Amino acid sequence: MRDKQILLALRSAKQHQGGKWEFPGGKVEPSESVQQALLRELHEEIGINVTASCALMQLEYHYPEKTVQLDVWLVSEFTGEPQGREGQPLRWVSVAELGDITFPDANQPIVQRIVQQFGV
Ligand SMILES: Nc1nc2c([nH]c(=O)n2[C@@H]2O[C@H](COP(=O)(O)OP(=O)(O)OP(=O)(O)O)[C@@H](O)[C@H]2O)c(=O)[nH]1
Ligand SMILES: [Mg+2]
Repeated sequence: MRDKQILLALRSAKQHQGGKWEFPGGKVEPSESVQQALLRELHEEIGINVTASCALMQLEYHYPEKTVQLDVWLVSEFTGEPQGREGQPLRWVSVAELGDITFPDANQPIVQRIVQQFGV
C-alpha cells in the first residue's frame, strides 16, 4: 500500500487463476519463513525491497483443482519503484475501486478485510 492505494498485478493467462488481478506474492519455499518468502517474492516479481509489513490475515480456500493457504501481509513501506519484472501489468487502485476488480475467488475475504480496515 502507498498513499492509500493498493498495488495489483495481472496473473498471466497460463497461470492458475490466470487473467485475474492478484495481490503480488508467491509460494513459500520449504527452506524459508513466510516473511522471507514475502521479501523474496516481491523483489523477484516487482523489484521492491520491503522495509515495513504486518500480517493482515490467513485463509484457506478450496479451488476444485487445488487448495491454497494464503498468508496475507500488508506492506506499508518499501524502497524502489514497482515494475512488472515478469512482464505482468501492474496497477494502483483505491480501496473504493477494489469491488470492481476481478480477483481469484479465494480473495473475497481479503478484499472485505481491506475495505473494513481502510475503507471510508
Ligand atoms: N500471488 C497471489 N496468489 C494468489 C492470490 N489469490 C489466490 O488464490 N492465489 C493463488 O495462490 C497461488 C500462489 O502462487 P503463485 O502463482 O503466485 O506462485 P509463484 O509466484 O511462486 O509462481 P509460480 O506460478 O511460478 O509457482 C496460486 O495458486 C494462485 O492462484 C493472490 O491474490 N495473489
Ligand atoms: Mg506469484
